[in-house]
Amino acid sequence: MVFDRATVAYDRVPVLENVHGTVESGRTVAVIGPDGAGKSTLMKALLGLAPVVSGSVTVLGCPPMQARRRVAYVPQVDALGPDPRVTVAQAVLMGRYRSLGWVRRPTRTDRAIAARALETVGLTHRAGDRFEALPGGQRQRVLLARAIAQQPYLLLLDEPFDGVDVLSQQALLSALAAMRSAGTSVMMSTHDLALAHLTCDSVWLLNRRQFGSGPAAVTLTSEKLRTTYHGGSPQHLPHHRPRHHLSRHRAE
Ligand SMILES: Nc1ncnc2c1ncn2[C@@H]1O[C@H](COP(=O)(O)OP(=O)(O)OP(=O)(O)O)[C@@H](O)[C@H]1O
Repeated sequence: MVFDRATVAYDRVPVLENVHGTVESGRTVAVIGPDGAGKSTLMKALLGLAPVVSGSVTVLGCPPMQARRRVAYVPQVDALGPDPRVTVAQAVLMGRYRSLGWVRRPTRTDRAIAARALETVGLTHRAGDRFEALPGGQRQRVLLARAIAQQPYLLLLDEPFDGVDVLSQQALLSALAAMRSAGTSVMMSTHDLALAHLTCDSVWLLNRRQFGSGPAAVTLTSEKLRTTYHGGSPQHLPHHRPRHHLSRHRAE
């Protein structure tokens, strides 16, 4: 995935300016910035849902719209997910729908891929339960399994660890490590600096433009964070509101 001096604008008003950076196969980038910084817009640009008005964004060497089948998005757990009445197994199988198209029925192979994805997040035993009956951390794992079943080259995660219990955090971390080993690139937005240090190869500091990018150890400095947050710090910001707009956009 490559951002080449990309500017993204809604109704010709720039929301992100001059974003530059590359995420190689199997690498993970954390996107850190305050509420309204444009983190979701960055992901929308990668899904082909936000207009890039200058520069370019390419995914797997193509414009994002052409690569959409190979990009999976995991919304925040409290954002719109699968219909809560569906079972966990059905929710994960939805990850196969893009490759199936709307007319084909899932094959045995699709079901096996979905079952493996559920196993990767450690929730095989909950396959028959209703999605809505699961606690938040497990719902987040199901959403990740749905994305894994899509077999993406690029995985986008919106605050994946927000409000998630430690066991689910551990399951998510090991599932993400497995995906990275298989060559999937990962971009996650997060307010969690420790997580970014632990799990990401690089960090992009974002607030309408980029205030830094590179390995966490040299990018997450007090000075750069202060500049990005205009004098605040992530820990002192009011808790960010849940976001629904990306999921809403996809549901349209
Ligand atoms: N569809 C849209 N049309 C016009 N403006 C938008 C649209 N979506 C987002 N914006 C604006 O773009 C800016 C960046 O929003 P974005 O949601 O990308 O930020 P964010 O960093 O994800 O913030 P948050 O964590 O609060 O969701 C905000 O000012 C927002 O109001």
